[in-house]
Amino acid sequence: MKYLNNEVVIGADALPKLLEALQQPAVSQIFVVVDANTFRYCYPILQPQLPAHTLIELPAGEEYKTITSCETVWNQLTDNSADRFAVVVNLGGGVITDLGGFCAATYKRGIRFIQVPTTLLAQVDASVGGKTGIDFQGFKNQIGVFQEPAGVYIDPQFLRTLDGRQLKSGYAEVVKHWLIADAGAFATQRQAGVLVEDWASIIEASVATKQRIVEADPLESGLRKVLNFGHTVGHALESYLLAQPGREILHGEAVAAGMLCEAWLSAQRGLLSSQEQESIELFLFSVFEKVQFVTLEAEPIAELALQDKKNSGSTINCTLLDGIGKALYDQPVTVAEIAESLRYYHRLE
Ligand SMILES: NC(=O)c1ccc[n+]([C@@H]2O[C@H](COP(=O)([O-])OP(=O)(O)OC[C@H]3O[C@@H](n4cnc5c(N)ncnc54)[C@H](O)[C@@H]3O)[C@@H](O)[C@H]2O)c1
Ligand SMILES: O=C(O)C(=O)C[C@@H](O)[C@H](O)[C@H](O)COP(=O)(O)O
Ligand SMILES: [Zn+2]
Repeated sequence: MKYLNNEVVIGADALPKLLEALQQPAVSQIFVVVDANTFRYCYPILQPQLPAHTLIELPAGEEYKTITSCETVWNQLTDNSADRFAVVVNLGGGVITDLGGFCAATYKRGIRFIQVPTTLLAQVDASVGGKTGIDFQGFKNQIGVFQEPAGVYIDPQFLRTLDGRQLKSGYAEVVKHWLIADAGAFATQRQAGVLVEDWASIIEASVATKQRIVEADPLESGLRKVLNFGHTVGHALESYLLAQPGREILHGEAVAAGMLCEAWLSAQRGLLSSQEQESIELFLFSVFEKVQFVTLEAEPIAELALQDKKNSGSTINCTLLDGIGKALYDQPVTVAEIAESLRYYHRLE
């Protein structure tokens, strides 16, 4: 029996389809996970139509993507006697979809969860593909499991309350999808900067790219690593700055900087022409501010890449671009090369 629908719905149909899925008799209880902002801005859109449910509210932000927040969720599930037919609905950005998905995937060895992403980043990337998890010891997504959601319901109307900085952060993952798999879209869109009129078609194209890659390699044994372009350096930078009070950075901002570093590494190996590298730089700098660090920090930031999940032993396996629109995974890079790429980034005007 199909327990829930295992569907990805994008657009005006998303919320009606979500409600249809939740009305199935096989659903024993519904838990809705929100953060403080999605409680304020997104829950009022959903709440009037939702069947009876228990609300679980967490504080907002990456610093709460922790085991302590998981305990809050697991405590609520346990205290409300959630059984294996309960469903967790994650209403939020990537922090909530990653964390809520992980809590559901591990509670009683796994109950179903549904993603209702409310940031651009979560709509184009985090809600799709089944990577769930939390940060640990300052390392990004260090603890987690692969588990596909029972459904993903993407309604771009949630983006109306998202601020410009968060929109740009999500846009970095859109650009990543173009750089690894869609040279045509990059060529067409790079003149326009951040588009605000038609998010639905941008989301559809991004989700289609990600789904195609995930279907070919759901557990990241090979091809899926292309989705990690920009993240070897990006996650190192994000982990480094998150550990420093007052030097907050968003995931997409770190990925944008990481893509510039990894484009430089690609060019150093003759995989990317200098014209292609320059077009990536011009485009990303038309959207993103430069991430601030001093050159002395390049080495300690680079060392954090030794914890990257794509590594084998002490070899850092990076995803590089083989021209715009094509990526090569498992390209060994050293800490010294990553540090050099960060120093290059630091010198860019
Ligand atoms: N699982 C994956 O494949 C995957 C992919 C990409 C990123 N991620 C993870 O996603 C996380 C980043 O996600 P994010 O950028 O969505 O961050 P986030 O979840 O922290 O959301 C960003 C901010 O926007 C607020 N917010 C959310 N929806 C809103 C809305 N509609 N209106 C107003 N405010 C709203 C949130 O409360 C938060 O303050 C990172 O932890 C990253 O590692 C996971
Ligand atoms: O879905 C994937 O695979 C990705 O790599 C998408 C990334 O944008 C995302 O940030 C992901 O959470 C990174 O995963 P990690 O395995 O490097 O922690
Ligand atoms: Zn990412």
